[in-house]
Amino acid sequence: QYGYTLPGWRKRKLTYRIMNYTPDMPQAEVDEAIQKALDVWSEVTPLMFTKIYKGVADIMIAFRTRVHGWCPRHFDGPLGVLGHAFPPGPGLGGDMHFDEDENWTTKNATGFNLFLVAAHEFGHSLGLSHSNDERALMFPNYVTLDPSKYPLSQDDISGIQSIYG
Ligand SMILES: O=C1CC=C(NS(=O)(=O)c2ccc(-c3ccccc3)cc2)CC1=O
Ligand SMILES: [Ca+2]
Ligand SMILES: [Zn+2]
Repeated sequence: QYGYTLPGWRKRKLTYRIMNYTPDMPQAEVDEAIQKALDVWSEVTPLMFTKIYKGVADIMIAFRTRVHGWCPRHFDGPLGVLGHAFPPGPGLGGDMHFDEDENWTTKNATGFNLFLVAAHEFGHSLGLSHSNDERALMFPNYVTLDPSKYPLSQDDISGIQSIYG
């Protein structure tokens, strides 16, 4: 159950662009983790995502550290905040940044699972706030869910469908 949901995107087709890659993982694994995180949400919404390789996408994805560009939110070095994403809107709206000072992985070794964090951040990029249901993907604290399990809880699904119907 959500305190409130921000207005969502007013269009069905969204574009995304990966601006740079973390050196922690092969690029193909980063692409796959981002794609899988998108699939989780597109499966339960009428939204469609198209990857573009130049120009300005609705959702610009980047790995950054500390103070970065004109982003008003700064990262805090290793641990702590792992990423942030902005709610739907122009410019920074929808954009997603990952803290490059973390160790990114999908092999669930040490480090943080990029797929899980991306899926959480995409929830924000689509307009979801945090959920207080500890099983929810939108729960505020990182939990190493088993990424092979379907990470969306009923709470997430009702939240996103309250925005995109
Ligand atoms: O807006 C914010 C501010 C702080 C955040 N903290 S985080 O980056 O450490 C984080 C917390 C939880 C998750 C998460 C929660 C449930 C399942 C998977 C990941 C991901 C990142 C995440 C976030 O989106
Ligand atoms: Ca950090
Ligand atoms: Zn940022």
